[in-house]
Amino acid sequence: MIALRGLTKRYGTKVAVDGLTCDIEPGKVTGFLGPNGAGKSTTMRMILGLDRPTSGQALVNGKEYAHLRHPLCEVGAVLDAKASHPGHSARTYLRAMARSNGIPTRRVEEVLELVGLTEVTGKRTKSFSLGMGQRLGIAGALLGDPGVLMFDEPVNGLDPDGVRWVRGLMRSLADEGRTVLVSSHLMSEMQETADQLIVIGKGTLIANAPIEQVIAGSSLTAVKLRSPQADALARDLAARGLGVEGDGGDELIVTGATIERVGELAHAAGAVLHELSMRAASLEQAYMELTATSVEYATPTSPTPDDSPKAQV
Ligand SMILES: Nc1ncnc2c1ncn2[C@@H]1O[C@H](COP(=O)(O)OP(=O)(O)OP(=O)(O)O)[C@@H](O)[C@H]1O
Repeated sequence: MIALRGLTKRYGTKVAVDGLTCDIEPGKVTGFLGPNGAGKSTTMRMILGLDRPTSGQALVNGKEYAHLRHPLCEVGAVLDAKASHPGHSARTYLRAMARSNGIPTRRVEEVLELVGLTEVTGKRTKSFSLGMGQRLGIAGALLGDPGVLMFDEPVNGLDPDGVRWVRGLMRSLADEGRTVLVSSHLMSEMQETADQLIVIGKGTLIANAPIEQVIAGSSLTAVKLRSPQADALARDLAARGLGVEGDGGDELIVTGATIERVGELAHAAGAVLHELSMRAASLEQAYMELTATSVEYATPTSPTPDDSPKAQV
């Protein structure tokens, strides 16, 4: 479990992280999203004690990183895939890491097998491909068998096989009850992998919700229904603040509520339904709306706040 409490980081006049408060819970893959410069890496660095908060706290299992007795056994992270010492082999690199953290060296062989590097354990890491480097970084993160794991852009530069492997690994780590925090700019990948999303922009929290809820909050996500009482139902749903568009016949397109909620409201209104179906936005569309006002360097094609109303999450 990771708990951020009013976490703030200033660099001079620049506020990189601005009062972040949220919990990152075990048993889930939590996607950590935000435009370039939003403060994701700074947040992860503070969780790992690599940067000091200006104010607030980043807690791992209730403690600041500096107060963890055996940090590697509580939290593992891959922030930079190329961080391993180029002069070492995979085995000597991990053995040194294990020794300095009081972890039995037999665990090195276990994690090398887990990440599929057994064949190349003796090779110098400077000859490693990007994918092998990512796997070695992940092996290091898993060395202490920690309950909390953080990955910054873990599939960056990986081939499709590597991407699938990382995706499966994240899922199994979460299914084992671990806390898994993953930052990525790849929305299609996040849509495949994440259960929960934390979206930040300019250092502040924009959304913290299950992925389905983030998508349901997009103005492009709609519920289609057909009902013989479409007119009366349209008035009822509109009176509850939902967006409703009719075709003049029996069809309505409803925005601003989940399909379950629309079904419940139709039932409460006593309307007969002949169809109730979902038109889901993509995560990318939902994300673009959420962060439209938080992008530091917007391209001309980015949606503006005027043409894309902020999604309700
Ligand atoms: N050491 C530093 N000194 C000054 N400013 C910094 C420093 N580290 C980060 N920043 C600034 O803080 C802000 C947040 O940066 P950070 O790297 O955390 O964002 P990010 O969300 O990880 O971005 P990206 O997606 O591009 O990796 C940026 O404006 C960045 O320029």
